[in-house]
Amino acid sequence: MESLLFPSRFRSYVGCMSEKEQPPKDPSTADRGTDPDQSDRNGGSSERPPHKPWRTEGLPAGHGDSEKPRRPRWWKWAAWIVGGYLVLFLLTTMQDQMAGGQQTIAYTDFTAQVQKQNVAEIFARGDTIQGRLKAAAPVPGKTDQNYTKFTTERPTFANDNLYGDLQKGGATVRATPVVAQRGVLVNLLISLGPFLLIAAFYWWLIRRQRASGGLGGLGGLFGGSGQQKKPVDPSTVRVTFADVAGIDEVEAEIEEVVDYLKDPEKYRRLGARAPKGVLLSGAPGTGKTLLARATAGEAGVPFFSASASEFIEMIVGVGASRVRELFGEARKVAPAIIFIDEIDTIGRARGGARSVGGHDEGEQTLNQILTEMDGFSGTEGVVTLAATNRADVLDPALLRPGRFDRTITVNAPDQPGREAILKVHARGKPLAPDADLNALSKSTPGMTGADLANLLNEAALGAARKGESQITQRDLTDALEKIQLGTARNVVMPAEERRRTAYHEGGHALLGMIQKGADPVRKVSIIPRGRALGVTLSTPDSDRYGYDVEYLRGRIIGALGGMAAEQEVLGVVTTGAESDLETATRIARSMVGRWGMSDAIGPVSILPAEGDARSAGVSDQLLNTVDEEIRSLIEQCYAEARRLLRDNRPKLDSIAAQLLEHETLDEADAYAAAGITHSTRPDLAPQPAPRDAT
Ligand SMILES: Nc1ncnc2c1ncn2[C@@H]1O[C@H](COP(=O)(O)OP(=O)(O)OP(=O)(O)O)[C@@H](O)[C@H]1O
Ligand SMILES: [Zn+2]
Repeated sequence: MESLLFPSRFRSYVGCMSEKEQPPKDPSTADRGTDPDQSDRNGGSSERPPHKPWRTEGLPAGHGDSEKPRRPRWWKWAAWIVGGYLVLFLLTTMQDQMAGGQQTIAYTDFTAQVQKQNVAEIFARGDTIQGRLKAAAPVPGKTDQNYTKFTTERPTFANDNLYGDLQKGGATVRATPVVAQRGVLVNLLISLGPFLLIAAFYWWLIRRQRASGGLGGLGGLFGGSGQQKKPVDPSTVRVTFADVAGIDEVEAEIEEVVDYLKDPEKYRRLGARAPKGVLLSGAPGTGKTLLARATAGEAGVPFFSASASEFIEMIVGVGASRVRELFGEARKVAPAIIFIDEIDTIGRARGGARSVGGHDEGEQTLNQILTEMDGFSGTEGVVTLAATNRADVLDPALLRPGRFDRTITVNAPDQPGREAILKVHARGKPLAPDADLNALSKSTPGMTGADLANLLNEAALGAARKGESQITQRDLTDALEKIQLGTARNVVMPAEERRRTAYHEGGHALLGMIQKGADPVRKVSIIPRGRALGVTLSTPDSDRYGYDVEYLRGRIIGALGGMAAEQEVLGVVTTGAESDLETATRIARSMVGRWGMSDAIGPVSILPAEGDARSAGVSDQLLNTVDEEIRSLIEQCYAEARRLLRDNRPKLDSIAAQLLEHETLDEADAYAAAGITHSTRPDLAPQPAPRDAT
């Protein structure tokens, strides 16, 4: 009963109370930016010319882009153009300045100089007169400054005999500028500048278009082109099955592909139809990308990877042309692997809800992929791997024989698998002797490979911050807490608020402890984290694969425990129960509408995993019954939660008191506070005791 509503996320229950309640960051969606493998994961180590949405690695030396002459990056051109324009601008202003230095004077000052016969030459146009003196004269009003060049305006009513006076003084009189203005060439350049800019831009666009064999240039322009990376030595980026742990059964399935790629000739001789496409399906972070790279690494063939969404651009047709190109390149170096991530973004069944990116463009891109795959004779040695975490929404056309006819499901690892993955990622990290990866693997049910990689990295970061030389068990548990509960926030809560939070979390915790079969409470805290005011963490002892009615009801009761405790103790309900109610409702909905756990509805699936039940043909009447059933189930659970808390009020008070004193209680402290004998897990307990949850 691997449910979609609670995929692996069902692993842990975090009850909490918050202003605008939000569950702490899910580990699997937690920031993976710190993962040292990340750069590697997204092809950071591989070559990526600007117009190509895919990455390649493991290409034979001298192949492909590395041998093409490097094209200067677009910004180089932009820099040249802008720089050139700047120089021109500077030159002309300098010239203007040299031509300048003219003193503006009054007309009477000018006529005084004319009378003194001190004017050497003038240039007049209209009433504006510019000119030069024979000998420098003091600037009127400023005796310490002199001028020779001047400009002035002649009043229209001036009835003097200016021309005669000037001639008397021997001045040259012109009607053209005294000083040469900007050169013709410069003027020309300035007026042409904007056109030159535009022309250069077009030229650059056309070059890019030609280079990418289509509209790719334009697409790249809007899509923001990637940086050109240096081609890397394939041997340094190689990932092999040794780097993939905990999913051995999947490795075995993909072994066949590796064998084929190693020696396609063997298959060709026997006339066998080679595998063309393999679909890897699984939750985010389960290692699909890693597996695809490892397959290429094991077979020693070039690896092309792209994300389906990267094919989609604003311009229709770009996606298809890029797909053509990608397959073309791969064929050139076959045997090779093409890996397309997030295939569901373009491969959704027609008619279903489609993501942004547009119908036409997605469809065209998908069709092109299918055409390329069909086009292979099957002996060309190019195997396409695709990854998705929504195999259920894929277009069946994709899964037809000759296309992605093999689906490999990659699940979150089980406990031994988690231990193996932890070991892989602990390579190169000095672990203290007390660091126990086995114990850690047991307290991380549901975590994916990416979560575990992140966990170890967090622990290493924590150790480094503390200046330790080794990663201790403490670092590991701290990192786990940080990932599971969120980072503590440094705020001072009012006393009343703290008390309410203590009862709220105490309610979650107590109900988790006293209900038979419930997941043990691992941690209770009233330290605000993220937007939550407190958290209660419960995780199962071992991996769970299916859930019975009793367990699910218990989860609803536990989720409502915070609200019930507030109501019992303080007589009011606050907004802090929002996400608790969401959790409870979600479980109840699935129980009634999808898992056939309601007598009134019976064993039928009514609520689709995605989309509207009504459009799936469910009658309004039946939906009403479902709603009633959900409501009654939740009401029963809430009543039960209140009853349990009322009956165990001293235990609740004691947990709340301990929380107020210590703020965070771990598993042993929490059970001790409630006075409940509880065996901690044998792997963590110093003195093993029989497991007893009540
Ligand atoms: N089985 C595993 N063994 C070792 N490391 C793993 C494993 N699974 C995941 N990881 C780690 O998690 C990282 C992310 O995994 P990967 O990108 O392959 O997941 P994915 O399933 O492709 O996720 P998504 O669906 O988000 O693309 C890997 O780079 C690796 O460090
Ligand atoms: Zn809560």
